[in-house]
Order: sequence, then C-alpha cells, then structure tokens
Amino acid sequence: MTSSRTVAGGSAAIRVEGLTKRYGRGTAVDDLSFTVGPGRVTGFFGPNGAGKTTALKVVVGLARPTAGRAFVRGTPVTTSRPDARLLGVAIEPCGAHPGRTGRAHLLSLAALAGLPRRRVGEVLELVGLEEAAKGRVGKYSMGMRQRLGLAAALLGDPEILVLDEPVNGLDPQGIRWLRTLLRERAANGGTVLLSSHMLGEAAQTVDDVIVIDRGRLVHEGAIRDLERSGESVVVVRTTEAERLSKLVVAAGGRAERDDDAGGGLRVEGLDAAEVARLAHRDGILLEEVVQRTASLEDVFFGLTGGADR
Ligand SMILES: Nc1ncnc2c1ncn2[C@@H]1O[C@H](COP(=O)(O)OP(=O)(O)OP(=O)(O)O)[C@@H](O)[C@H]1O
Repeated sequence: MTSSRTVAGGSAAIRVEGLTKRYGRGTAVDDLSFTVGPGRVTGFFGPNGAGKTTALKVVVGLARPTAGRAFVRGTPVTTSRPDARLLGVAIEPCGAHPGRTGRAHLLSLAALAGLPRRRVGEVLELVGLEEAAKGRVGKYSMGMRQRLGLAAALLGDPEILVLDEPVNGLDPQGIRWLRTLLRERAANGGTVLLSSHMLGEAAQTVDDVIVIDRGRLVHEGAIRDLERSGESVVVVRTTEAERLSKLVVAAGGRAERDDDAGGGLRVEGLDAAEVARLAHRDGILLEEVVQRTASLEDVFFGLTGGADR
C-alpha cells in the first residue's frame, strides 16, 4: 500500500492531511487532519456515524479519499495491499468465509502475505483462539470474531496496528487482556491506532486521543490533558432550584435542572462554597451539595454534543 517515495509525515507513524470523504451527497469525513505518534497507543473517538471507520479505511488504503492524503511512516497511502510487517489492520467485516475454519482463514492470509505458516499458530496462541480456530467462523461469537480479526492483523508482527472498535463484543476480561496486549506492543516501540465510541472505557489503554464529530476534528492531544480539562460540576439538591438558578447565573455561573439530583440543579462555573454562600445570603435551604470533577465521558459529551446519530 505504500510506495518507496517518501513525501511527508516526518517522524509520525500516521499522518492524515485535509482528508475529506463524500458518499454521494453525504460527507462522512470533512477536512480532517491528525497525527499518530510512534510507540504510542492513540484512541480515535467519536459518536456513532462520526466518520471513524471511513477515515481508518482511507488510512489503510481500503477507501480512496475525495480530497486530502494519508501517510504511513511518511509514505503516501495507496490502495494496493499493505505490507503485513508494517501495517496490521482489523476493520469489520474481517473477510473470513463463514464456512471456513479460523485457522484456514489465517493460513490463506499468511500465504498471501508471504509469511511462514508457523505465524498462524503463534497469533492464535496470542489471541487465545487455539481451540476455537478449528471451528467454522460462521459459528463464532462477536468476541471470537474480534480475536480472529486481531490475529489476522498481528500475522506480520507489524510496526503499526489499526483496529476499528476492537473492544466491541469483548467481555470485561477480554477488554483487560486486549489492553495488556496493546500496552505491551507500545512498550516495545509499536504503534496502535484504535477507534471507539466510548472514551471513558478506553482511557486506561490510550496515551493520546483524537476526537471527531460529524467528520471533523474536535480535539487532539494527550489523554492526561483531556482528563485534567474536565471542569468541576456542583450538584445541588434544593426545593428552591428556580431561585438559586437565577442567583447562580447572576454570579456568572451556569445552571440547569438536574433530574438525577431529585429536583435539583447542576451548576458549572462556580465551586461548591460559592454556591453555598449565594444560597445562604438569600435564605435558600440546600439539602445536599456535591462537587465532582467532570468524568471523561462528560468531557467527551461536551466535545461532541453527545448524541449518537
Ligand atoms: N459506503 C458508504 N456509503 C454511503 N455512506 C456511507 C458509507 N460508509 C459510511 N457512510 C456514512 O458515512 C458516515 C460515517 O460513517 P462511519 O461508519 O465512518 O462512522 P463511524 O464513526 O465509524 O460510526 P460507527 O461508530 O457507528 O461505526 C455515516 O453517515 C455513514 O452512514
């Protein structure tokens, strides 16, 4: 999928520049640019329909961009078969015929990529599918199909892994296992780009995040910075929410009714002590005041509007 001509991208493992992809009159990806650093696990996040799969397909050469370019290790991506030693890809559907065994599927992929047969046994062990690989793919659970897709991506022991929603269908133990596997690859210098529509869940796995919404970039940076960016929220329970809400707004804060707080208020822009002072000054009784830091999911909703499409 790459040519020998090095053009751009610098030391980036993956670089996407001004990528737009239209399907008919719809725009799936809209002037998107981002960089994936080497030796890091990068999460590519966005609500359903944000354009993640489409962008990843362009990055791995499975779709042609309408405009813009993608580079893998500085080399422009083309739609020819990727070098399995450079780039491993797991994007559904995995292409395995339902009537074939998982092992037969991997053996044919290994042969196509010029990789030794022994790699099939090795990757099956890595993903915990040794026994299941003797059975037909059509009988696999979603979690087993995920593991088979990952085994295929790992065949060439690639420098860079691109995984579309790899956590889907995995149980909690499976998620923990995948996290360890991906962290180990990054610790050994490998690069991972994985997509997910749940930022909170992937937070322990990734170093960096790229967040898109409606095909456009809304955030790019380290996960730690995003965690720190969470503004604190004060949740107040009172029978005089309406009156307190006006005081909060007059003091420069934001307030909205919070049904979870039992007819209370959710306040942003002021801390708990300031809210308590305002209430006390006007003789408003507060039944409960709780201050909490916005979770990563709150930050994600704030960035993307939260709505799945
Ligand atoms: N082959 C296609 N033909 C037409 N429209 C498409 C095609 N592929 C994707 N789209 C549209 O492009 C938009 C982005 O889809 P995409 O699958 O890339 O989003 P996503 O972020 O991966 O979503 P999800 O998390 O639901 O998989 C959607 O509106 C989708 O309907």
